[in-house]
Amino acid sequence: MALATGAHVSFSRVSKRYAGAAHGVLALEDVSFDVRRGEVFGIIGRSGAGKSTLLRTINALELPSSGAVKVNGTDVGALGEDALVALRRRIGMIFQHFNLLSAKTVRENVALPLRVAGVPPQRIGERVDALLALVGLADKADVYPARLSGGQKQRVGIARALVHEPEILLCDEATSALDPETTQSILALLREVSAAMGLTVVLITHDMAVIREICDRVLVLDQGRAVELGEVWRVFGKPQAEATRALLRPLLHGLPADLCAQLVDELGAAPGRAVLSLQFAGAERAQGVSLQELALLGPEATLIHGGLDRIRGHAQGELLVSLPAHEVPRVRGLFKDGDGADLIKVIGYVPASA
Ligand SMILES: Nc1ncnc2c1ncn2[C@@H]1O[C@H](COP(=O)(O)OP(=O)(O)OP(=O)(O)O)[C@@H](O)[C@H]1O
Repeated sequence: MALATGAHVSFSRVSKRYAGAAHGVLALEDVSFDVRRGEVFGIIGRSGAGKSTLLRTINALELPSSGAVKVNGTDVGALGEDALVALRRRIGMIFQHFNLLSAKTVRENVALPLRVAGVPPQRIGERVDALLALVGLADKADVYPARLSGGQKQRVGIARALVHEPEILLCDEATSALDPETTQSILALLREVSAAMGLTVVLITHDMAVIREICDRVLVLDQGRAVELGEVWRVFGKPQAEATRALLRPLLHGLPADLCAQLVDELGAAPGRAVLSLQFAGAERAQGVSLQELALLGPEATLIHGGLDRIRGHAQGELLVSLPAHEVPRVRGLFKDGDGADLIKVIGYVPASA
C-alpha cells in the first residue's frame, strides 16, 4: 500500500500526450516513482523534458492520458470538483514569476485564498500576520508588490502557498528569477518551513546547485521518460544516465580534457610518470579522504589539482596525482575501482623515453 511504504505522492505508469499536430506531443511516457512523505524531492531535465507537466499532475492541473497519480493513496484524476478543491488546498504552489496581484498589498495577496475559502476575517488576520512573520515580512504587510525585491516577492508567494497549512508544496522554478544570494535565503526559508511544518516538497529547477543544496532525492526526466532516480549525493556523485551527465557537466569536478593533456605535457620534464585521477563519490568516505590513505600513494606522488566538495553530508570530488608510472598497479589496488564508490583513472603517461 502507498501509505505503508511512506509514499506521499505516487506515480504509476503516467503518460501524458498533449493534443497537437499529427499524433500530438508525448510529454510524459510511462513514468513511475514515489515521493516520500516529508522529503524534498527534485525533478530535473532539459528544457521540454516534461518537468512542469509532471509537477502539475500532482494537483491535477494536468491529468495523465494514462496511468495514475495518487496523493495519500487517492487517485487525483478520479476526484470530483469539491474533492479537487479540497486537494488543491492541501497542496501549495510557488512560481518563478511569483504570480502576485499588483493591485493588492502583501497582506491582501496572502489573505486572498483564505477569503475565497470563506474563512472568518478575524482568523484571516491572525493567520496572515503569523505567516508574514514566518517569512520575515511582518513590516511589509501594507506594501504593494511593485515595491518589493524579487526575494521579498517570493517570500510573499511562499506565505500565500502556506495559508491553508498544506501538506505538499510544489515549487516551479521558484528561485530562477533570483540572484544567487537571494536564492540561498529562499532555499533556507523553504528548508525551514518544510521541516517546521513537516511538508513534502516537490520542486523543478534548471539550477543544479539548488538541487544539491536542498533536495533529498532527485528524478531525471529525458524526453518524458524517467531515466534516473536516487539520493542527490549518489546521482550527483556518479550520474548513470547520459542526460544526467549532460545536466551536471557544469558542476562536475573533473578537469577539461585539454587541460589534462596540457598537464601531462608539462610533466614531460619528469619522464616515466603517470597522471591519475582519483574520483570520490561519497559512499565510502562520508567524512572525507584520510591523509593516511593518501600517504599510501608514496613519497614520490605529487598532488597536482583537485578538490573535495560535500553534498548532503557526503564528500565528493576528484584529485589529480602524478607519480612514477611503475607505481600505478600498486596504487590501483589502494582505491576501489569500478563498481565501488570510487574510481581511479589513468589520465596519461609521460613515456620514459621522452
Ligand atoms: N499545453 C500544452 N499543449 C501542447 N504541448 C505542450 C503543452 N504543455 C507542454 N507541452 C509540450 O510538452 C513537452 C513537455 O513540456 P513541459 O513544459 O512539461 O517541459 P519542461 O521540462 O517543464 O520544460 P521547461 O524546462 O522548458 O519548462 C514539451 O514538448 C512542450 O512543448
